[in-house]
Amino acid sequence: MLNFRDPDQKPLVLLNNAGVRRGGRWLVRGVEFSISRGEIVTLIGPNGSGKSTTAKAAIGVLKPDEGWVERKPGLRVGYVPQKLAIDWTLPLTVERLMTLTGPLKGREIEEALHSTGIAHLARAEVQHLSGGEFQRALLARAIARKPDLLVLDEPVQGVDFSGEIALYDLIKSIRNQTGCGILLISHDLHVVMAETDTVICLNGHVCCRGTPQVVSQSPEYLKLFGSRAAKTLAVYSHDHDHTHLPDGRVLHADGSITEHCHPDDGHHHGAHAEHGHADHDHADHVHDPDCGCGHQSRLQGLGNKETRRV
Ligand SMILES: Nc1ncnc2c1ncn2[C@@H]1O[C@H](COP(=O)(O)OP(=O)(O)OP(=O)(O)O)[C@@H](O)[C@H]1O
Repeated sequence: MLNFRDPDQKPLVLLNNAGVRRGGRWLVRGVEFSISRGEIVTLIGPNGSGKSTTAKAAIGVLKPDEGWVERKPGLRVGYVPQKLAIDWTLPLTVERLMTLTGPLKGREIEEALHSTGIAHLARAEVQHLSGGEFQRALLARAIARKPDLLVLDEPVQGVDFSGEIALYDLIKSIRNQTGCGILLISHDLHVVMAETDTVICLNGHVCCRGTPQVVSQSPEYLKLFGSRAAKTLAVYSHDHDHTHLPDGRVLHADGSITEHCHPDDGHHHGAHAEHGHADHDHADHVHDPDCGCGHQSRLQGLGNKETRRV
């Protein structure tokens, strides 16, 4: 990974024994982690396990009722919430969405839309966007103010599998280009970004933590999610031999653009076979090293030696 880290620099945010209590019960308790510049931390856990609550405590939207949270002075946060309170009956363009929560210069809007691949949608109505385009618009809004820390609460919700891959790629390239820290929230336990430095598994408290590999083998993770979850945990490992452009065409490493992928392109579909996704052209075969479709090597299953159906 690129080295954005200066060992002498303090983390962007540090949670120390943080707990949030509402309605007479602890929503989360004893949470400890930090996020430094250039670092990607992923919170996983079942519904209601306190992921959003933890993220809100990290950025100061919620004040912890015990422990403390320290943020770098002047920290700029870009936040993509899980839900947006938008009145979908009112017309709202992507451009306008960008400035709903504060003013931005035209150039800043253009840059953000360009870097998220949706410059051509600036005047499109938000309600007509696809799931992937909408998530890109939210990302554009979050990065437009050049945050030090990007907090993305379920950034791939409502997005199909190839859209997920493209979004994870985009998130990675934002980190690489800006060096911001990223806090990702996911309830999809089976797939985490390969670039995740630390996975924190929550269930009202920190069950286990570490690299994706370490978490997938941890007894606490197995107890919480069962051994099947460990068998299906996979990491996106996307080598950039091609990029899916927003208009559906494919940009190859040699600069050529085609309507479709080449047979030996590195694809990244696979983990979702376990989830019943069927949006992949090659869902009719099981990969092996000789099948020649070039897909298998891109997903690294953790702790699972089985051949994966994709
Ligand atoms: N303001 C609040 N008052 C009382 N309970 C709350 C409040 N906010 C959240 N909760 C509860 O706290 C628990 C944790 O919620 P949180 O949204 O952090 O979970 P999550 O892990 O992000 O869940 P999901 O994956 O479903 O988004 C849930 O049981 C939720 O109902």
